[in-house]
Amino acid sequence: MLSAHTVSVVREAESALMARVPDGTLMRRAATGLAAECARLLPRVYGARVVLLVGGGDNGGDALYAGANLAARGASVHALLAGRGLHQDGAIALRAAGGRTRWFTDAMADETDLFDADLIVDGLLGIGGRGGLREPHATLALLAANAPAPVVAVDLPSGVDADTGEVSGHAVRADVTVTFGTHKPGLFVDPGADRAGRIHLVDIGLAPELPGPALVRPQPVDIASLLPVHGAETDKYRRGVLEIRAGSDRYRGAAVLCVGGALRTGVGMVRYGGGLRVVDQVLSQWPETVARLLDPQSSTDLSPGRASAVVIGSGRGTHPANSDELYSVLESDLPVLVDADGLTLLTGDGGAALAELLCERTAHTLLTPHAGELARLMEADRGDVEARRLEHAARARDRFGCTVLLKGSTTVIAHPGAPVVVNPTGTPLLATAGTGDVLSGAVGAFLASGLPAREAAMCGAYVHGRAATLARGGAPISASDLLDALPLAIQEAHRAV
Ligand SMILES: NC(=O)C1=CN([C@@H]2O[C@H](COP(=O)(O)OP(=O)(O)OC[C@H]3O[C@@H](n4cnc5c(N)ncnc54)[C@H](OP(=O)(O)O)[C@@H]3O)[C@@H](O)[C@H]2O)[C@@H](O)CC1
Ligand SMILES: [K+]
Repeated sequence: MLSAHTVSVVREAESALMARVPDGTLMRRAATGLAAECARLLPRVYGARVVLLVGGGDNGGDALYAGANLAARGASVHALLAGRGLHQDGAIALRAAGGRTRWFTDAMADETDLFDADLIVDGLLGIGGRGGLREPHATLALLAANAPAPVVAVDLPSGVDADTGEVSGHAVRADVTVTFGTHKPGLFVDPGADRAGRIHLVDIGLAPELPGPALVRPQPVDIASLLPVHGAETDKYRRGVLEIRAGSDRYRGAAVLCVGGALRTGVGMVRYGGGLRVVDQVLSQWPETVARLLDPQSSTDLSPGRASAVVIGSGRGTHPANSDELYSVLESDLPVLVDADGLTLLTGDGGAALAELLCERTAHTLLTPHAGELARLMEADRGDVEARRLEHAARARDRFGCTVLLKGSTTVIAHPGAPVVVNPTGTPLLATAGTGDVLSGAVGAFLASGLPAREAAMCGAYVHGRAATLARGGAPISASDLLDALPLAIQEAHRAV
């Protein structure tokens, strides 16, 4: 797992380490790692034109020392200084190595060396940045974005909030981010993740001082170690029986996609309950389903029966009878995934009783909202949820005491008492109707196989994202395309061991 720590934790670890090493050691280590990565990006260092964007803090200091390193190796290094302060020792080191410095003002926007540069190093702000970029930093970020050279961000792209990934206004768009000591959460979460490019971690000796991470990002090998492995002795019950209560006579597609998502993820058996028309459709598409007629509007026994897990909600409806069905499911001691209409029911009449039941559950329980659903659930603003995904997913986890998978540009999984998980396989290809139904089926299959909610969510989100990319080699997909690609994504993940 890649791990990330918040700014306050990094600062504490940094102070503890600084007390044990000579002054300037950490910055030297950081700058050496940064210069090495810059050198890798240049065809050759000698004669290369490097422009440093330098803010007033230590982030600018890192850039200046790395620039000095490159200048000493024959690069032509030019620092544009911005902000109120300057890392004096860094500037002296750069000049001593033959580099140049000059203060940038907006009026100089047309006469910078940015457009002729072979490499741009963004040392405007690091973990000391607060709020949207002020001037002239914002203008420099814009100029760097329009220049043809690759951009290397120092520690994180300036303008990205290190703890949340939030971007207000302009932010640097980096090709590579060279980060120090540990990853910062904002590098893993959109919109910040989208600005970071490839991330390179430089070891500055901080690890022994760091507590457990605030956030983790699983790697292929982590997923491979979690995926259920079925030996020769397995049977359909050991693979898991998933009860699906998604879709309705009105929304049959949700049922077909959810059932397909579960079957193609390798569940032992899907049991489906619904009205006549939806049952017909599910059976014609997936004849291996064990289906029965079950009309939440009239039936009295809505309990899930003999299954290993239940998925409920998508396209199911929001009538009071659907609320009764959700109540029966939540009353069971089975692992349950609640999606879409199921989440809406938590906010409507009778929602309080459902929420109370949810909070009392001891079996694995997973909510899978998108930003709009989470906003409704938590009475928040949708834009705010999208801008600060970690915070809102964690709030919902604390409110309901269960696992919350927040879907979207960066899918995040918040689970009580554990670091938040960020899924690394997200892709804009998934932003089409019905992909959420496939996801709930896939995660449900992992729950039914016996994985705990957090791990089931992690595996489900991972293979779902990979399936989107594999389905058509990166070309646009529809939700149905995911179904054929899911087995390939799972096979690929197994091979990462
Ligand atoms: N921690 C570690 O282990 C190590 C840390 N290291 C490095 O130190 C970096 C942290 O340095 P830091 O603390 O000096 O803060 P930094 O990021 O340079 O920003 C402060 C400057 O930004 C300014 N500013 C703020 N917001 C702004 C805005 N919106 N728009 C415009 N300006 C804004 C602020 O100005 P002020 O608001 O104070 O006027 C001040 O001048 C860290 O990211 C890493 O690179 C490594 O060298 C070694 C190991
Ligand atoms: K930076």
